[in-house]
Amino acid sequence: MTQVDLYFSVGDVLHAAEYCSFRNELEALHSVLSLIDNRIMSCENMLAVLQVLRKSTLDLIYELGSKIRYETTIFENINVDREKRLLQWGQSNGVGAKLYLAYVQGAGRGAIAREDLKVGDIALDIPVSVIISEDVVYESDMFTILENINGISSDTMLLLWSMKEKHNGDSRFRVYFDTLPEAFNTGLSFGIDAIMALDGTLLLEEIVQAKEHLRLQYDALFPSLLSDHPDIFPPELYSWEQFLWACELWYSNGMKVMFPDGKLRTCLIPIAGFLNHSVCPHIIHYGKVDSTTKSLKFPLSRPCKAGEQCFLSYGHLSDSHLVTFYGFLTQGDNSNDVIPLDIDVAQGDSLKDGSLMSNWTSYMVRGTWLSKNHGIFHYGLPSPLLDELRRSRNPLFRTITDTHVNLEIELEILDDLRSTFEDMIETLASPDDREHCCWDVNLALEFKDLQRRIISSIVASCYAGSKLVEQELCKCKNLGSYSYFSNEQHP
Ligand SMILES: C[S@@+](CC[C@H](N)C(=O)[O-])C[C@H]1O[C@@H](n2cnc3c(N)ncnc32)[C@H](O)[C@@H]1O
Repeated sequence: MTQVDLYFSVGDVLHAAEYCSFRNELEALHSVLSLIDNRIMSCENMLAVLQVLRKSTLDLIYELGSKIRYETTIFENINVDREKRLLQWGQSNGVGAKLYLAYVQGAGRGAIAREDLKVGDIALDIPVSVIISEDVVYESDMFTILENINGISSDTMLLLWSMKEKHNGDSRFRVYFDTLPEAFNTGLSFGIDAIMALDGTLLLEEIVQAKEHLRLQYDALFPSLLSDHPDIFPPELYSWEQFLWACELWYSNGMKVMFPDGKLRTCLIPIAGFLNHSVCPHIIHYGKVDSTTKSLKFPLSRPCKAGEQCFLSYGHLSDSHLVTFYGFLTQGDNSNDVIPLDIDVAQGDSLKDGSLMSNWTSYMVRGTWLSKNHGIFHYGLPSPLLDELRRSRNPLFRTITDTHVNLEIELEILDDLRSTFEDMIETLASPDDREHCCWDVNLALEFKDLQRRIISSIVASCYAGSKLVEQELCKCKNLGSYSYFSNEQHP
């Protein structure tokens, strides 16, 4: 489980058995399957029991996958000659592929299963020899210059290498570079209108900061590299726009790979670079070179039918990260989409002027449709946040399960949260007419829609929660009390 999932599952013991993210569930079932497979390989007895367990685990994986069906529309009429050439080049260099490449709706190119693929089948097997890693820089003429630049990372060296190699007609990776798009269209390329459209979201700051960071990196290298070594760094290949193109290439296509020497390197992986991301992926375990075959394998963790698009998980990434560095929003519920909420929990100790000491603490909130528990005292909202708000009003409060709950306080908390989030919604207005907007403004507005959907769900849950508490309060008032033990009243 990720930190985010742990945070949101705190206090939701009753519903802990239900999974909160598809990927986590698949990962858990996959770990069970690996354990069983290891036992089957190592022990001779109990084989029949282990086989039954294995079958049950596979059934659960199939059942999980069968709940998900994202239809991929494949555009058969778009020319994929360059992609086919890359696949042929790969195969002649030892790549094993059970996938073919095609244009798919909404995501450029994607990888499609050639045949029905089962759990454990290797969709792609990529020899290290075709992987682009820092080694290519060491072999190049720019290395002797770059190695003398104080503090330069191998990732930055690779950026500079790829800017030049893209134009090298004799490159060993020519067919790969030929398949790369002229523009990546990530958040890093947002124009001013799209940035303005993000007003009211934290993504605006995220993109501006990321771009400023890259600009500083660029300015630290250029123009000095160009004037000192114009033969190695031809100025026409090293403009800011080309630098940004290379950054987008590496952010959106780079994968971290663990090599047999134990070193983690950022790599470009021809052919595997066509796998699109999903929150319900088929492939979750990849990224470690098999030291026996000297290749990187992409095994399936759930089945993929012939003709279906085969998805990878790029990681536990939020949609704001995906927009900034990849240029798209996920389909389906992304449990990594959280709204940070910093609250000032004033301490009991007061300062000299008599004011209370402030103590800002960060909490998170996400779409309440992801929560299974909308009952009283939970409301679909995260328990760590609710408990902190309860403690700030009643220092004796410990947890909801063993504490005397004050219903008036519950109402206050829900009211405060609702008004905080209602204020946020007001800053998220966006135009209805988007027909003539550019790709970047459209993406910015879609992101804003997502934020509004999350915040609206929180506001709705606060309203619904208040209703529940008011009903309870009415009952208690009739009994002559404003509070009660939550665990006694709600077994
Ligand atoms: C590693 S590449 C995958 C191949 C890519 N579709 C192409 O045509 O080259 C990553 C890029 O693919 C696109 N992409 C990946 N997953 C996507 C998804 N689920 N929906 C839309 N676009 C996606 C984004 O443009 C992203 O920057």
